[in-house]
Amino acid sequence: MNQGYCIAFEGIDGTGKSTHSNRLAQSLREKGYEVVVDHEPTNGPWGRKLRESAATGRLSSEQELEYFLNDRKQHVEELIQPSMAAGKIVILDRYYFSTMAYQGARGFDPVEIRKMNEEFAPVPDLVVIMDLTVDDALARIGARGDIANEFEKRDNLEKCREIFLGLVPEKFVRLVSSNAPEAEVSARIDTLVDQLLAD
Ligand SMILES: Nc1ncnc2c1ncn2[C@@H]1O[C@H](COP(=O)(O)OP(=O)(O)OP(=O)(O)O)[C@@H](O)[C@H]1O
Ligand SMILES: Cc1cn([C@H]2C[C@H](O)[C@@H](COP(=O)(O)O)O2)c(=O)[nH]c1=O
Repeated sequence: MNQGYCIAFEGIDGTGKSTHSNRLAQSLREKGYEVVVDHEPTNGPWGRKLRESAATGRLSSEQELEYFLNDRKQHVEELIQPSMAAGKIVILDRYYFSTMAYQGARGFDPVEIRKMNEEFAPVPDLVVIMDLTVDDALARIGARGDIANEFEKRDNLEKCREIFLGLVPEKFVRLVSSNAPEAEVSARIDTLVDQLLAD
């Protein structure tokens, strides 16, 4: 393989993005692909501040957007672009569609957010939107043993889900219901990715 790929998992909190980005990475490695899997916000300085804010109180909407963009710029420069250039498959647990959804839900125009991101961030080859109702997603967050954080308020998640679902008609976006046993959901995702890699 001489061309890298970028696959992004998106969706509201608790829908299985981390579970399925790791399962996909494992399944692709078993097939012999070189895979890098990572998440946003990252563990870098901007990402750490954003994670802190999820526990202690959200930043102002302007500052929050700025930090997510700074975090992503660093991620693109240091990991995403070099890995793709080296022919690897980059799997992202959240990417700029999360900014469209979450900062869009906070009042910014999702279309503008997308433009700002696509000035520096590669457009992914595939976006998998993991979907659950907000009630089911909150139930999974609870079952995971977490107390819902500042981003995970019901009204906010409803708005975010609506923005994510609005992306579905796009050619490179696929909606996957997470409301099925893990292995079944994984098999659906593997099929989508096999199709992408066969093209
Ligand atoms: N298909 C599934 N059926 C049942 N439980 C699942 C399924 N997929 C994931 N889970 C469970 O749901 C919980 C949430 O999954 P996960 O942490 O992967 O979601 P996430 O979308 O990454 O969440 P967040 O955005 O909050 O980090 C976990 O406890 C996970 O084990
Ligand atoms: C990338 C990105 C993330 N968020 C929000 C969405 C989540 O609630 C939190 C933390 O992410 P995690 O997947 O639960 O670890 O950050 C956001 O608002 N905007 C973004 O661009």
